[in-house]
Amino acid sequence: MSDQLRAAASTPAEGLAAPYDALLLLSFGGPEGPDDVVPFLENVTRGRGIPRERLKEVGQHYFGFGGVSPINGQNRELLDALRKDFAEHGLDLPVYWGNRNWAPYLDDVMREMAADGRRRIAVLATSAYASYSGCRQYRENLADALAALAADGVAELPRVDKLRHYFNHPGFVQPMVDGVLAALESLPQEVRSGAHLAFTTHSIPTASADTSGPVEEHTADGEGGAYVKQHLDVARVIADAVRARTGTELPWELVYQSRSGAPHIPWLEPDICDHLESLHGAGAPAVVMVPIGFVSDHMEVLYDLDTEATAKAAELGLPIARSATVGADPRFAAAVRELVLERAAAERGEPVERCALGLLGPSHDLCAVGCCPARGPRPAAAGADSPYA
Ligand SMILES: CC1=C(CCC(=O)O)c2cc3nc(cc4[nH]c(cc5[nH]c(cc1n2)c(C)c5CCC(=O)O)c(CCC(=O)O)c4C)C(CCC(=O)O)=C3C
Ligand SMILES: [Fe+2]
Repeated sequence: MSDQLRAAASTPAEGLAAPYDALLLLSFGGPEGPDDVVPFLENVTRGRGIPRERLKEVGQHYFGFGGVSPINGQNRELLDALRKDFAEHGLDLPVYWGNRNWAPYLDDVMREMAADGRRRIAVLATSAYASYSGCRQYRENLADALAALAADGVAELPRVDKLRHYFNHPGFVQPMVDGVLAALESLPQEVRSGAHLAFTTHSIPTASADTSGPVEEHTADGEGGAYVKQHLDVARVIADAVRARTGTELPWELVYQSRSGAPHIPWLEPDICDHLESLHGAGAPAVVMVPIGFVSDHMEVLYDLDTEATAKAAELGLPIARSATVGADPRFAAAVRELVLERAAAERGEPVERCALGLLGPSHDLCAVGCCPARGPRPAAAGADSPYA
């Protein structure tokens, strides 16, 4: 953190976050009981062409956990951590929470924020990387919520600004480094120094990976665009930090999980389970799965890694551990405060220093036209192509 930010952050001063008068935590949402599962999945997959068989299967993942996704509880913990961090640093900024796919719904929380007189809202999405699902789709959700407010007759709509991608922010990366060290410790001593690190993230269609991020970062032929580049950068930073702490250089790869599309459509590969098989075949003594693509230990982590991939490793007789996601780590809460203060200063026209690890540097504040395009044109807020101010 820069001295300038450190000073600002430790001085209880009014208007520190100006022009912002609220922070919105924007997330995916998840079911909170068996009756929620099917309607939740209908919300997620509306108009997305996910095969019925896949939906039935994913429903079973949720039913296996009593129909409850941990994601909402994890967001409540993050809200508590943010409020605590803000209070401790004299940052008087109310924090709201809304989801794309389950209550509390984004539309409802936007109504509440408008009724509370919030005019300028900073938005933190629980997705750290560039992609359609992780960025533009949230911007479309914001545009829909603003349209709903307009339809309600709200004359002056609040302005929403999405905070930059934080995949390379030290407050996101450092807790993951600690998580990998802890996971390594949990492996039998004799296999530790030869363990492979399998960094995992959500598979997405290669077509959408190739067009992730700003237009100038788009790629062809399945190279994966900004989405893959950003994950590779974080993986390298974590692997380097682990080497610095353990004195051992562990082999690592970026692999994918949670693929859901029809089989004839190419998605990013290899899948973690196939990867475990090939590592085992090549004689790897152990594996640590590092879910860098996710912000909390939600269903993708609990089912796809802790249940499915862990069972695959057991079948192979391959020692395996899974490292923790950041969740409500106080360092992540502090990072969110820094991101708000940084963007607030930038919006006020003041010079700012932006924290970032790795080679890519801090991500953009405002998504440019053509960033992470959707399949069809839909209005998206908080970007250069926003129809809203
Ligand atoms: C990149 C990405 C992230 C990471 C960034 C971020 O966090 O945003 C993410 C997170 C999540 N994905 C989640 C759940 C689901 N995702 C699905 C489907 C899809 N995800 C996709 C991508 C991503 N998804 C895509 C391209 C699809 C295909 C359909 C479409 O194009 O939209 C489906 C449908 C069934 C299926 O799995 O096929 C479900 C149920 C949950 C909640 C977990 C819980 O409940 O604890 C979370 C956090
Ligand atoms: Fe997903």
